[in-house]
Amino acid sequence: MNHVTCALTIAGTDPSGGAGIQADLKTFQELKCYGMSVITSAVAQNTTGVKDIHHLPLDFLEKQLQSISEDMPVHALKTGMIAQKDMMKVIAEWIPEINAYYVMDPVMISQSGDSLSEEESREVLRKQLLPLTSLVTPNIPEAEEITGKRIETEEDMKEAAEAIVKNFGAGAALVKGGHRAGAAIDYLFDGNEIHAFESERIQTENTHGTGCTYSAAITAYLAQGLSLVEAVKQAKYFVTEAIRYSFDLGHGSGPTNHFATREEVSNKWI
Ligand SMILES: Nc1ncnc2c1ncn2[C@@H]1O[C@H](COP(=O)(O)OP(=O)(O)OP(=O)(O)O)[C@@H](O)[C@H]1O
Ligand SMILES: Cc1ncc(COP(=O)(O)O)c(N)n1
Repeated sequence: MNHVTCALTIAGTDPSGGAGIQADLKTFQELKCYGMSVITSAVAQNTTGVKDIHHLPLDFLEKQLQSISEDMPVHALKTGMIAQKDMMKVIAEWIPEINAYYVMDPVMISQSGDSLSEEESREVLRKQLLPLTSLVTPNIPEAEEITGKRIETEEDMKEAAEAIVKNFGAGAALVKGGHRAGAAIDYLFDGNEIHAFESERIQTENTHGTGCTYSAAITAYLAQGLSLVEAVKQAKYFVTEAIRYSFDLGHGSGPTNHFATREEVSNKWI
């Protein structure tokens, strides 16, 4: 019997294909996982911003989740945009049903500055979802929102990663430095120690969906059995190349290139 590695994303949509479910499925496919998706909200958005959001009804969210658990194996899953607290509660009740790694990208505000989660959902995220995670991947504003503390220095990033694990029960925390100046450094606290993952900062506006792509790549690598540190290391390489060879598409912040680590493709595009 051939073994297929299965990864699931629970997130919102991006019709322009750069972020959300679409970015996650492209990443899973590129990293040779069988990709599955459960949609929380349909988002009318593109590279310039969010136009409208349609939240799917709760009972329909439950039916999608049930469709997966009654029929399909899941080796690892990620969540992205979960806008409402009741959606979080449904997902938090479902996750323990399946025995899989869980990577949470705590999406709050899009790069274009539009809100993708309701204020009142934050408490449920902290109390019910975080303790279920194998890993949570906040950017700096999201880590500030979770911990309630300002992050200015690299020391602050490390402290936030540690606090998210020790005070909020996450399995591990990766605080991403995409929003800072200088080298793009992310800090992982795995419950024991801090690990740094660094790349040069690439001069581009085309970073729509970088967080989605990064967390989906970590999920795919965990599903394939890599250790947490190795999964983050490989995913950091994947997202860095996806930014380096990003597409100049649309009138705003263009999408990352999910083919970029294929040698023949990156050579062709640049
Ligand atoms: N210009 C850049 N050059 C190199 N790496 C970058 C750049 N911008 C972001 N990164 C890296 O991309 C990954 C995603 O980080 P970021 O902090 O941008 O996440 P995010 O804000 O959640 O993403 P999103 O844009 O999807 O909201 C991190 O590894 C970060 O260091
Ligand atoms: C459905 C969905 N999920 C996540 C993001 C965050 O991505 P970005 O911050 O790059 O806009 C997004 N724009 N849309």
